[in-house]
Parts: sequence; structure tokens; C-alpha cells
Amino acid sequence: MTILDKIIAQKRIEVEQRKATTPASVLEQMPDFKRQPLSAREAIQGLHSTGIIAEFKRKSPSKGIINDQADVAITTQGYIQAGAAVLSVLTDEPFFGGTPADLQAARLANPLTPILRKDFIIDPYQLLEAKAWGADLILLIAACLTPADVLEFSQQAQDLGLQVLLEVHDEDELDQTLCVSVDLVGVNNRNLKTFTTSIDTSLRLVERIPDTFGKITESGLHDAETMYTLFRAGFDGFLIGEAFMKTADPAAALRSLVTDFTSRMPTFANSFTS
Ligand SMILES: O=P(O)(O)OC[C@@H](O)[C@@H](O)c1c[nH]c2ccccc12
Repeated sequence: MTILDKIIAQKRIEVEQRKATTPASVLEQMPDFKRQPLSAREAIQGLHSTGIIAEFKRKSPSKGIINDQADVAITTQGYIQAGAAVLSVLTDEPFFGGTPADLQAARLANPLTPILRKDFIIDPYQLLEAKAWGADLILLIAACLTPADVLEFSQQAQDLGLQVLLEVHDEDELDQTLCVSVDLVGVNNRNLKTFTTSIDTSLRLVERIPDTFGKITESGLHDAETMYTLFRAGFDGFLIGEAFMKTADPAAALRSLVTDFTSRMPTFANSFTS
């Protein structure tokens, strides 16, 4: 049994419990359910965007505790001030130490920023949760869904006004699950069996992602030179968590990466001032 299998088994139990305590009709009455979501894709692909999706992550199965001190509102606001384009907030509790309250706090603290609900979506009910908790973007992980699920869930997300980030690890996942109701394709550099990360996965797969999708490289990124290599290969966005969260001041870590990265980018010469 892989870690992903364990996470999914646990998630199925959790989702059934949540459905019993909070029916869909209750989620649909929550104030943020009526909110008009923001476009993560535009925020990432804008001319002066850093493309960084900055993640709030307390722990992970591969690294254990990364940061159990950081405050979600302060950290996410700091991320945005330091140049992040989009926020990613883990809502999985057992394996990543996140909660729905984290997402809600990030939403409240950052009303103008697109936010990704980072979780393992296996049931359309979780799309209603994402909307009710204030997310703009959801993650669908090809490794734990059938192509039919990806199609169905992404269409339902679209109907709710939520954008979709489809995460793939290899050519087969990409070829089998990519569909028009997806907005962004994320290549995860982390091998979920061995936990090792290699940007070769991203460099290999980027050619295969049609230009109609935003292209995101995910995991194991911590230096501007690697980001610039990936940018030149065709990526618009970078999903980064641990490199920031493992420091005492995650926003400061992001700021110094942004300074280093943008100094290499022609479109940024003197244009990024915050
Ligand atoms: O902390 P990192 O190595 O910068 O990675 C961030 C993000 O890509 C990673 O947390 C992630 C990618 N896909 C996921 C799916 C579920 C949970 C977490 C993830």
C-alpha cells in the first residue's frame, strides 16, 4: 500500500463523516458559497506575475513537521506582500496538518487573492466544501482518480465557478486525464512512492501540455536558477511550500527567492516593486 493509497482510504472515511455532519444544503447556505471566485490562471499568467503559488503547509508524510508555529493569516498575507500570485492552503488534517479553518482564515485575510484548496478530492461533495470555505481553485490528482472522475469533477467545478489544477506525474496520466474543463496542469516533481523530487519530470512533460492550459511545476523547488530553467522550458507557475515554510519567516524566504528570480526575467526589469 502506497502513502497515496493510505491517504485516500482515510479521505473516504472523512468525507462520509463530513457529509453526515454538514449536508450539502448547509454548505450552500454559507456566505462564501455565493462569492464570485477569482481567476488563479490570470493571476499566474499576468505579464508581471511571479507565477508563484505559495503554499501553507505545516507537515507532510515525506518531511514530518515542517512548521508548527506559523500563523496562517500572517504567513499568507506576508506571501502576497512578498510577491506570490496565488495561495495554496492544505485542508487535509491527518497527513498535512491543515484544516478547513486554515483556508477560511486565509480567505478572510486575503480577499483579493486566488486561493487553491489543497486536498485529495475524491468526491464532488468536496467541491461544495471548497466553494463554501472560500477557495477559487481546486486540485484534482490524476494518480487517485479515473479519467471519468477527472472529467466529471472538473465540469462540476467549472459549474461552480472554480478553476481546476490537474496534477500529473507522467505521460500516461497526462494523456488519459487532460480535458477542456481543466485550467491549469501541474507536473508534480515528487515521486509519490519514493518521495524523491526531480525537475526532469517537469522538463519531460512540459512539451506535451498544450498551450491552451496554464503550466505549473510543483514540489521540490527552492532556488531561482531552477525556477528560471523551468520558466524557459515553458512553465508559467511554480508551486512551492517547504522551501518557505521550513524557515522561521516564510514570507521573507519568498521575498528573497522572488528578488533572485525576477532579476533574471526580462519582463521584470524594474517593474516589480512591492
Ligand atoms: O513543499 P514543496 O516540495 O515545495 O511542494 C509543494 C507542493 O507541490 C506539494 O505540497 C504537493 C504537490 N501535490 C500535492 C498533493 C497533495 C498534497 C501536497 C502536494
